[in-house]
Amino acid sequence: MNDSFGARLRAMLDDRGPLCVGIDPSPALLTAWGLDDSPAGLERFSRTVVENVADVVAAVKPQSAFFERWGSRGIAVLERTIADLREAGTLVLLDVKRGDIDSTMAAYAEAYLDRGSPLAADAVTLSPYLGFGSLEGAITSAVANDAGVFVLARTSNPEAAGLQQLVAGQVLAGATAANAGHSPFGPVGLVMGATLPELEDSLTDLNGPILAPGLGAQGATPADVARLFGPVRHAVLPSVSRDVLADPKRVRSRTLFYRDECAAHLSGVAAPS
Ligand SMILES: O=c1ccn([C@@H]2O[C@H](COP(=O)(O)O)[C@@H](O)[C@H]2O)c(=O)[nH]1
Repeated sequence: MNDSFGARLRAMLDDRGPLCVGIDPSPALLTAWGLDDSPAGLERFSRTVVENVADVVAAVKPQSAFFERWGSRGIAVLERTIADLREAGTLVLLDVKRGDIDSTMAAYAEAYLDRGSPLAADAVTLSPYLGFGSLEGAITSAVANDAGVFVLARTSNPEAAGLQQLVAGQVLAGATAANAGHSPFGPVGLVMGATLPELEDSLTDLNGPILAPGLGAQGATPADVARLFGPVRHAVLPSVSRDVLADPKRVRSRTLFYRDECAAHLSGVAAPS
């Protein structure tokens, strides 16, 4: 029997430390790297990130949108990037933010969670906007494939607050119920921005991982992550993209900086700032 996603993520967090690096080949970053905004540019960019970070971080998060811009040629690069990351031995969190009615969710689950799919990831991001229950089939599929899902709860962008504050409690309740009885983590993580001023709900019963984007370009620091998540800091996976991707020559050093700072703050070794 294979290890569950929760067990693999726990092992990676303990072994490598708490950091996820994004692969976000935006037009601006491709230009900054001196690459063409083309599928070939995407491929060069993604390969460079994989080579520099895949052996030192717990997880890597390709942002699907930047690959989808190029249609089937971009998706082909995404498939190769996922394969390269898996081969390199890091966890792949595919940021696709999918959410739909149950029959359509089944197709998304087949695309992103079925072991045999060329786009299969260790975990994907899902949107609960059609109701937490609409994600049940995808969660079942994740468990069957030893994969996981991260459901948007309180995202890092400030304009989300008004809408998400109305429903985050339901998302937390659904995730907590789905994770009951699993160890060390259940299959359902939450996306909670590292930029949030405070947590509106206690996460101590979640029994699942927390993906926390927003480090760097969106203003959050490792100290903010530790302060925000306090009692559940052991379950947090902070994520950073643009700030480590700004200069191809510094991708590895910036990654190691963020990884070590997050580890120090989340373990309580670093002095709070
Ligand atoms: O709440 C969320 C959920 C996802 N994201 C995604 O993460 C990266 C962040 O990039 P940075 O360059 O580190 O700001 C990007 O792909 C977002 O789509 C998020 O920012 N917030």
